[in-house]
Amino acid sequence: MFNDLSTPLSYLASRRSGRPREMVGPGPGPAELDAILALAMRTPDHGKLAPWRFVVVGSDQRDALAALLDRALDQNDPSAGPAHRQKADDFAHHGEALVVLLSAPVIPHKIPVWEQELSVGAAAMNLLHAIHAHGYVGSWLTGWATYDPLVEDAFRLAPSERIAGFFFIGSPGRELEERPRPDPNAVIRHWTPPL
Ligand SMILES: Cc1cc2nc3c(=O)[nH]c(=O)nc-3n(C[C@H](O)[C@H](O)[C@H](O)COP(=O)(O)O)c2cc1C
Repeated sequence: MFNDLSTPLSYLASRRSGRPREMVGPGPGPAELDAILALAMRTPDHGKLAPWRFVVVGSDQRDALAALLDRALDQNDPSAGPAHRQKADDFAHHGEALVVLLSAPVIPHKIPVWEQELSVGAAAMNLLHAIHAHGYVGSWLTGWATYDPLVEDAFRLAPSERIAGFFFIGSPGRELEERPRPDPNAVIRHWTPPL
């Protein structure tokens, strides 16, 4: 069983994202989404800078997002064929709710941008946890749209801001499957102090 909410440990041991293209209803309503975002903001943040922003794309705005992605392909990727365009349209319509997370570092500041970006990653993970704790599945995707100048303009990004990802939220349309996880021996080592 994935995203087993019976205890905090069982949840963490079974946490699994959903596949956006397989998401179905129900998804969170506006009040639940507010509660999810409030939890996501309880994130480690050196200097209390809140170097992240959450942009909610309303259900009634998905066609506008699709039109934006289509224009972005026209402008920046004229080689995009019908399959690529269809994929972009699907992307714009995945899930029941959509939040775009922005990295919004405070510059200049004595807290390095790297640390502020780490806080954005932490907010992203916390957002996924908050989605799952509400009984939904989330998914963190980037893809070309994340780096497209027209999309960045449309999300009103300041010059120092960047899209950290698109967070699709819904219910799993089919059973989740395990994803291979790293071998602990490959990623954990014990420090040897210098002599
Ligand atoms: C910054 C970032 C961007 C990602 N972008 C994509 C993406 O564009 N497409 C994709 O299939 N997975 C992407 N992933 C991977 C999925 O979000 C997810 O981490 C993966 O499916 C594992 O799921 P889990 O949450 O169950 O561990 C991205 C992950 C991160 C951290």
